[in-house]
Amino acid sequence: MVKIAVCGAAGRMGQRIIVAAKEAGCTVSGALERPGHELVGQDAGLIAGCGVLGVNISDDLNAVVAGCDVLIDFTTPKVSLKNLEVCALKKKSIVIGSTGFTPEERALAAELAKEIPAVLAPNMSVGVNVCFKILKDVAKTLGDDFDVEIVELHHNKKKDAPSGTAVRMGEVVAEALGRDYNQVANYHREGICGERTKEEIGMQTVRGGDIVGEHTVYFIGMGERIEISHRAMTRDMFSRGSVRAAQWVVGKAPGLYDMQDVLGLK
Ligand SMILES: NC(=O)C1=CN([C@@H]2O[C@H](COP(=O)(O)OP(=O)(O)OC[C@H]3O[C@@H](n4cnc5c(N)ncnc54)[C@H](O)[C@@H]3O)[C@@H](O)[C@H]2O)C=CC1
Ligand SMILES: O=C(O)C1=N[C@H](C(=O)O)C[C@H](O)C1
Repeated sequence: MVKIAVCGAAGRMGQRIIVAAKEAGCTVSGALERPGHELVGQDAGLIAGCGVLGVNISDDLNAVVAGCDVLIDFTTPKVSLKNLEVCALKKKSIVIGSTGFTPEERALAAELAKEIPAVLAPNMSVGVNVCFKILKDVAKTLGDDFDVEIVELHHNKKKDAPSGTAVRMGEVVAEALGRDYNQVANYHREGICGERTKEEIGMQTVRGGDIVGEHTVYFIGMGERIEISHRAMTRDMFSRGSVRAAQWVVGKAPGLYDMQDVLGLK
């Protein structure tokens, strides 16, 4: 039975991952929080609302990683990179769900993952990963005649923008159209900013209340429009997806994988 440790254990995702791991019959071997967090020392299962687990939330990264087969990490890019480094040293697998990585941080993650199998994915839900696949086909089929705009909505506690999922959607579409995402992404329009270019991919961010996560990619033509939308109603498909990724990644060859690999969608 795979031994899973969870980093960010007291967070919105961390708590749901502990529940999902228990429901999937995995052993939760460890739960990590940042040093100084008020819940360090508390039972991780009680905090997650799934009963006593017998695993206390710890702030000892080295000890928790040593005791697991795979670390599931939903924190921030900087914390995730540190965790990846420690997992690489100890030859443990890792699943990273954190978003907001810069291109340089992603390159560093790929470098560190030469030592161990690692899954890094901005969205662990089956639905969003199927959308990635569909988007590629739609963009290729429509070609350059349709303007592409992406809108994402999330809760008011989200720290990064645009969402990792929205960025990946933009990357998928840009690649399918033979464009460089970093050149064509337009995150900001204000004032007399001029007409829209044909190549640009507009990106709009909405934050409010308790929205779990919603993404729409618009392909806008003359007299017609295609909208591909995904709406998350709970965090449970993200947490179940991360546990599925953890079970999949243990024993794989070293390298950086994503959720499309886990789901066999490539
Ligand atoms: N890939 C996916 O499917 C999904 C990704 N996310 C991403 O996951 C990340 C976390 O999201 P939430 O759970 O909503 O945030 P959150 O803020 O509720 O949880 C993050 C937790 O990490 C903890 N943390 C911070 N530094 C730490 C350290 N050094 N060691 C251990 N723990 C530390 C925080 O104390 C906090 O409890 C975000 O980047 C978010 O965008 C969220 C949902 C789905
Ligand atoms: O922070 C969140 O909540 C979410 N973040 C991910 C992202 O940035 O794409 C995935 C999901 O939409 C929820």
